[in-house]
Formats: sequence, C-alpha cells, structure tokens
Amino acid sequence: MKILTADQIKKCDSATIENGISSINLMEKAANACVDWIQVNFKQAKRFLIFCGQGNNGGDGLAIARLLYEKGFDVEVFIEKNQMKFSADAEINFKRLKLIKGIDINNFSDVLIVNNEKSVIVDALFGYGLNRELSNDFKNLIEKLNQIPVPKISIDIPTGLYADKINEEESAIFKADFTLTFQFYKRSFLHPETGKFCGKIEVLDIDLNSKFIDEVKTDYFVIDGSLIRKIYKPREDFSNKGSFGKSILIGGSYGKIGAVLMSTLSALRTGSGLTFTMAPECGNLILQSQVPEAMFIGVGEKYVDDIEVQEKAVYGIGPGLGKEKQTQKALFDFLKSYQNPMILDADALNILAESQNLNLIPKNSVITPHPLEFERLFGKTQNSFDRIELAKEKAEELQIFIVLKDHHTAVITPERKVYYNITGNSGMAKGGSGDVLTGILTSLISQKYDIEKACLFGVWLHGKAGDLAAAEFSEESMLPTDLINKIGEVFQNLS
Ligand SMILES: NC(=O)C1=CN([C@@H]2O[C@H](COP(=O)(O)OP(=O)(O)OC[C@H]3O[C@@H](n4cnc5c(N)ncnc54)[C@H](OP(=O)(O)O)[C@@H]3O)[C@@H](O)[C@H]2O)[C@@H](O)CC1
Ligand SMILES: Nc1ncnc2c1ncn2[C@@H]1O[C@H](COP(=O)(O)OP(=O)(O)O)[C@@H](O)[C@H]1O
Ligand SMILES: [K+]
Repeated sequence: MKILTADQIKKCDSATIENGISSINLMEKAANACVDWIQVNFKQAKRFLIFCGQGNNGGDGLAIARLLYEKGFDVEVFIEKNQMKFSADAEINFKRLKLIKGIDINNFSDVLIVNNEKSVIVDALFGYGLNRELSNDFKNLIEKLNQIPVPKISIDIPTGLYADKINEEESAIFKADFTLTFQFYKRSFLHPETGKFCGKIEVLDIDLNSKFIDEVKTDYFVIDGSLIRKIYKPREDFSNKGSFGKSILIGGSYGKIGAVLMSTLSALRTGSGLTFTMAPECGNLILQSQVPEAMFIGVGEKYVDDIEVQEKAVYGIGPGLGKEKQTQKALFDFLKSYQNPMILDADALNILAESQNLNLIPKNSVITPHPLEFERLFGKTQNSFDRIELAKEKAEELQIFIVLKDHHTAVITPERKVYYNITGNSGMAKGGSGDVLTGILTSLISQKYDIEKACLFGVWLHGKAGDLAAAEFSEESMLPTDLINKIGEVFQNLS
C-alpha cells in the first residue's frame, strides 16, 4: 500500500471529486465508514462526545455526530462557538446538525463538566490539514481531554500530529486508543515518536480515485497481505532438496550458541533445502541434538576463527558471533574473497562498524541493524525520520538493502524506497527475535526469492509468526522459539 504525503492526499481528494463524487458526499462517505466501524466496535457505548474543528476534519466529526444520533446513540458536540469559520463542507454539516433537536452543541470550554460515564471521546479537531503548531487554547483542550479516562477515537489523524513529519518536542497531541484513518497509512503512524499517539489503526476504504493512486509517485509503502500474496511462490511438486537452495548460518561463540541455533531452525522452518551451521566446535553437540536436520561445519573451538567459502550457498552471518580478534579477521578475509549477496546481522555489523570498512559489504547484500547497530554503522541522527533519510542515502551509496529493525521495521532499498512492516508485536522485544529474522531472510534468498522481495516477505512473515505466537502464549510469555514454531501456520494461511 502506498503512503502519501498530506499534499498528495489533498490532490487525491481533488482527483476523486473531479471524477464524479461531490466533496460533501465524499465527506458523508468518510463519516459513514467511521460510524459503521464505531457501531461494531463500540456497541456498549452510551454517549459520544465529539470535538470538532473548523476544517474538513471537523466536518467529518459533525457528520459522524448526526449519523451516530440517527443510529440511536446519545451525542454531544463541542466546537469553538466564538470563532465559527467552518470550511464549506463543515458548514453544510453544521447546518444539518442544528436541525436535530436532541444533540447538545457545547463550547470547548464546557469540557470540564461533561458526563463521562460510558462515554467515548471522538477527536475531529484537525486532520491532515494541520500545518503549524497548535495554539495554546487547543493545547490546553487536548491536555484536558487526554486526562479524561474514557476510550478515545481520532478521526483520520490524532490531532496535533502531522501526516508525514515529526512534531516539536513540546507539542500537545491527542492520545487515541483508535485512529480511524482514510484510505492510507500516514508516515507519522509508523515511527516510534509519533506512532505512540495513534493506538490501534484502522484504515477505512473510502474509494479514493484509483487511477490517481496507481500513478502517484512515492518512496514510501506499507507491506500488506496483498503484496505478500503476490511475492509468495508455492513449492513445485517436481522438486528436490537442491531446488530450495543452500543456507549457511554463521555465528555462535561460547555461551551464545543459541543465537545461531535459532537462525538455523528458522531457515529450516522457512523452507531452506539444505541448511548448514558454521560455528565453533563447542556448539557441535548442542546443534546436532537440537536441530538434527542441519549439518554442522566446525570453524574454531570457542569462537569462529575461519569462514569456509562454498559455492552456490547463501550466507547469513552474525548471530552470537562475538567480536574476538580471530573472528574479525575471519570475517574480513571472507568478505575480501566472496562477493555474492549475503545477510549480515548483529556482531558481523558491529565488527564492520568498528573498522568502518563498509565498502567490503558485497553489493545487494542485506544488513539487519536495530537502531543502535545502525547508529554504530552510520552515526547518530536526531530522530527516527532522520534515521530513515540517512538509511536511504547509505542504501543507495553502498547498493545494499537495509532492514532497519523496530516496532515497524523498515526495508530500505538501493533505489531509496522505504517499506514499513505492520506485523509484529512487543512480545518480540526479547533477545533472540532478531536471530530468527536472519534465518528467515537467508532461507528465502537461498530459495531464489528476489532480494528485495525476500526482505519484504521476510519481515512480514517474522512479524506475522510473532502475532500468532502472542495470540497463543501472550506477548509477555511468548519466546522467539515459539515464533519459529508458528512460521508453518503463516505458510498454511498463504497457500
Ligand atoms: N481524502 C481524504 O482523506 C478525505 C479527508 N477528509 C477529511 O478532511 C481532513 C482534512 O481537512 P482540511 O484540509 O480541511 O484540514 P483540517 O485538518 O480539518 O484543518 C483545517 C484547517 O485548519 C488550519 N490549520 C492548520 N493548522 C492549524 C493550527 N495549528 N491551528 C489552527 N488552524 C490550523 C488550516 O487552514 P489554514 O489556516 O492554513 O488556511 C487547515 O486547512 C482530513 O483529515 C479528513 O478528516 C474527508 O472529509 C473526506 C476525504
Ligand atoms: N515492540 C516490538 N514490536 C514489533 N517487533 C519488535 C518489537 N521489538 C522487537 N521487535 C522485532 O524483534 C527483532 C529484534 O531484533 P534484535 O534487536 O536484533 O534482537 P536480537 O539480536 O536480540 O535477536 C526485530 O526483528 C524487531 O523488529
Ligand atoms: K483528528
């Protein structure tokens, strides 16, 4: 799914209106989509307190108020009565609302005396039209609303957030439990500093002009199920183990054998034809007994001190590797002699960061840093938006794929495209989850998935398996190994 800027959404809106539907009917459609969702998800609510601004986001709120009232809910509307300069469509909806006797229209300043019992607050103050800092009056209102302990829904965007950039630190932002957004994810939903205000995100389809959406240029995308279905390749019947590639997972050191073990198991569970673990001898027995399907190649006693070059294999290097001097030398020797794309993770990245010898990374390789590893490789940035910009620069300069791990992991391509993942959960915030991703990516690339597609499929699959593990064991209790055991269920649901 494409992600558009506020400006592009406005143009998409206009293209939709030029192609038939009037702007007031588009607003009605948007309001109806919200009300349909609210009716299903807030059946028990008694009263909706709807805060409306003067633009089209406020217009949506006024239309939602009328439609909820017609469905039998109690509704109170809050506006700025002293300064009513509604946009044209908001004005029409305000007039329609005033015809209904049963809806109280209050001033923002009446918020302190609201009856909260079984109430739901709806924020329709500002949407993608926010283009400057909020005034103190709005900031105060938002701070008051944030403190009222009732469920909160934002229409399109939590008020105070921009669609596609980060806020000043001191700005007030409405803290939603749910954001009902129209047609597209907004970039601000996907970054840690801003996304935390959105709660659960529901993207409501309001049929915006599909030709415009197909043609509009953007660098930013969300990885969704329909994209994955296009990437997924079912296995051929007439095949053998050689048809599904050779994955070699390199890593492990004394005390950290589990890391490379989990990568190995993930590669197998993702379909790798032949799977090898290249690790120090101290891991041999553990690996052979825990993962009998994998073949062991001993390189060193307690840590990796050599890397064997094999033809026609895809290497995933780093989990549990450690940074011993001999390991560093082994990695550099290997990178100097082997130029095919590979996956580099964890200590393989830390070793490269310390030497700053990043040009040794073969073209089209995949690196999988978490934010701290990214900083060690490429330096500090002010915030996560700047981090993505720097990642775009580096992916292009080094001609590599950067899988920047986070709550919403981003895949950044050498062509500077950015794909955000929306599967996964905080149950994955445990040592070992990243090792699993390395195994998945190595396996997909060894099975000849195009590298960009392997990255998109891999991060999605990893998160999806994590979601299934959380559903069964809880976010607290699920383990990276539970996630590995759910990979199969994700494939079953794909085929
Ligand atoms: N295609 C879609 O997705 C559809 C979208 N729809 C809805 O339209 C919404 C966008 O509406 P919108 O363009 O009228 O902007 P909105 O957010 O209501 O702001 C209003 C105006 O406030 C102003 N302003 C800005 N910052 C300010 C500030 N800090 N303090 C004070 N004022 C400030 C600024 O005007 P300015 O003062 O710059 O002239 C701005 O234009 C969208 O989020 C969705 O809910 C649906 O109805 C139909 C389909
Ligand atoms: N809160 C979260 N929500 C979604 N995914 C998460 C969250 N925390 C961690 N993850 C995922 O788990 C993995 C953690 O990787 P990493 O930090 O390298 O762990 P390790 O190296 O210890 O295995 C990444 O793929 C990341 O996207
Ligand atoms: K809003």
